[in-house]
Amino acid sequence: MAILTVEDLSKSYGRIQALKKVSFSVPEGSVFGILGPNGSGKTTMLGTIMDILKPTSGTYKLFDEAPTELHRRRIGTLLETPNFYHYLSGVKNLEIAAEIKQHGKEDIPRVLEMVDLTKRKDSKFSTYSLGMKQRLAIASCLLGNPKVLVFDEPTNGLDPVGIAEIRELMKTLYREGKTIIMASHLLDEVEKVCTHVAILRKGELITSGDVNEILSNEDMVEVGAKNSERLIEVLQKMPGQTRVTKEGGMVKVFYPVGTADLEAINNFCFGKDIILNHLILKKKSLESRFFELTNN
Ligand SMILES: Nc1ncnc2c1ncn2[C@@H]1O[C@H](COP(=O)(O)OP(=O)(O)OP(=O)(O)O)[C@@H](O)[C@H]1O
Repeated sequence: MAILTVEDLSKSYGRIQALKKVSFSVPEGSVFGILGPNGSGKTTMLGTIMDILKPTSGTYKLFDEAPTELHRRRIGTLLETPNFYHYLSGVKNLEIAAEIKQHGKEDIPRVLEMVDLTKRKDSKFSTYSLGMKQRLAIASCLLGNPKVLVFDEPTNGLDPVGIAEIRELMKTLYREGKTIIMASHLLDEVEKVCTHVAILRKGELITSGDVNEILSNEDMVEVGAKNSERLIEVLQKMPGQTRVTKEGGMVKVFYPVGTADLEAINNFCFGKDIILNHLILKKKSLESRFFELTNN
């Protein structure tokens, strides 16, 4: 099941086009990073799927269905810093949050434990470090134990220790089987935590998919022919390739970065009586685009 499927989503603020026909899909159980520099449209994307903003055109689905409030109630969101009461304790703030979200208070000890704030639960919010404040905000998202979590820049403004704490928390949530959709402008964060990524730049989707494929330093070529079993057999004999895989009906062949040669692949297959009907180099351009992106 896809948790979120975005199809040709566009959003304009007057003359500013914040999203331009963006499409991608978030698999269940993934940590999905929406990566891009400031102003690339990440917050707009999250705001749209949580129904805070209306798309100009395009559609999206939640849990493979047309989105409703019931679907959104199954998602814990942290889109902006929540308004906690500074003079109240962490636990009291969570009690208020639980009441607003119409969840019972019985879940509070569990979420406090998850974010490692049990010991400090009775301290005033005003005495919390920035990292603790952020963890309390995440605890509030975890109330009711939603299967899906949506975070906008969860480590923004935190010091390295705070960042590492949030990172560990994400990994724990992932191991528990949650799907996490997270906006970030930090490549490092996405590489360390995310299983999947969609890269945005100036509202356009540059690429999306498995993080290892996108960020690895291999060239990956998608190849297709009528008889894919025979195609795999032949490609495995081709000198220079490092591995051949088949995922989602698509045959992929990998080469050390910068060495994939489409013409050579075509010739090699043709020499073995295979006519290719699909031949696309994916990795090289992704790498250079990614370089451009992170340099901006
Ligand atoms: N309410 C608004 N009115 C007009 N323009 C807006 C509004 N919100 C966002 N924008 C513009 O839309 C574009 C995308 O902004 P958005 O906040 O979605 O990007 P972002 O990737 O989340 O950036 P940041 O990391 O800085 O929050 C930017 O050019 C921004 O200036």
